[in-house]
Amino acid sequence: MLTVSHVTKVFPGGKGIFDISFTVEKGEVFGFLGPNGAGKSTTIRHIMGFMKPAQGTVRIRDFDTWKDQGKFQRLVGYLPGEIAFMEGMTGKTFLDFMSRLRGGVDPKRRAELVERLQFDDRTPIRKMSKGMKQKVGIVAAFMHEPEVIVLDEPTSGLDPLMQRVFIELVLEEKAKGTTFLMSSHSFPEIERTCDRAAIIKDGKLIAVKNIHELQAEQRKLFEVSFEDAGDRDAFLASGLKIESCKDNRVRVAVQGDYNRFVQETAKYRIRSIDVASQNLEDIFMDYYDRKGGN
Ligand SMILES: Nc1ncnc2c1ncn2[C@@H]1O[C@H](COP(=O)(O)OP(=O)(O)OP(=O)(O)O)[C@@H](O)[C@H]1O
Repeated sequence: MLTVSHVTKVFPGGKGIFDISFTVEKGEVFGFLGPNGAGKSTTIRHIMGFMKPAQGTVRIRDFDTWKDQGKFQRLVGYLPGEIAFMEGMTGKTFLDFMSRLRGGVDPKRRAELVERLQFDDRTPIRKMSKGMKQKVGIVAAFMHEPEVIVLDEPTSGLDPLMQRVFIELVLEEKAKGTTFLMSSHSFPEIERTCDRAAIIKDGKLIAVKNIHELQAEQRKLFEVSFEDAGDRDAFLASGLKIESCKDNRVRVAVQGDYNRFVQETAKYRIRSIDVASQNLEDIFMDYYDRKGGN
């Protein structure tokens, strides 16, 4: 459905994206993960046909997105990283404008999206918070029921409740066969929606991973607080991978084999357990290490 082949763009100064290739199948949700400045937005702008690649091509269905600009707009929904709204528009006038550009939108569908994202579309855009503008942009990307939806940092500025609504929307569209590409800094967001994710850093694609494999590789750090020191000592001697111990609190790292951790922990009187997942940065670093550093 979406094929990115060897796309390269070098900006003056040497930054850019280098030989980026991946494909997204119909009905797949594909995540694009990377730290600030990694090249996510640049890749997405190429996908949308807004930038001419120095080398390589992007295809959405049979369209070359650079050469066939303007021919696939109805097929695609797009949420840019920073939305440029025109002066003096309200949410409603912007959505009217976008509806015309998309060649017509089912008004019921649009109203339902506005209702679910809970914003007043009569508000002038210049008075909207970042989160509200983001909601308008999400409605614009989804309302014409496109086959492919490309989202650049879709949940930035959204509160946790709205992040959940957004994830539900993605999963519903996915069930209908819509194809997604979305960039994010947030591993949990990608984890809940995506089938596969690409990791990009310094303009290069480091890995394309099945999300379940990535989850299995993720190391979790549990902090277990014991009621008494005897239990703590027995736990310390259990052979689990102990990271640290302070008073009756023990930090233990678990990767993959949760059963053993649960069985061992169940033997003692536990006051509390907290979990800290390995963060995205650590997951990147793991890839760097395996790729021989960078
Ligand atoms: N038009 C441009 N001219 C020169 N350099 C640019 C241009 N656009 C992007 N860059 C540089 O290319 C690199 C990639 O930028 P890009 O915006 O694609 O990153 P990103 O992964 O989307 O980051 P963020 O998460 O911060 O949005 C950055 O170092 C950026 O400064």
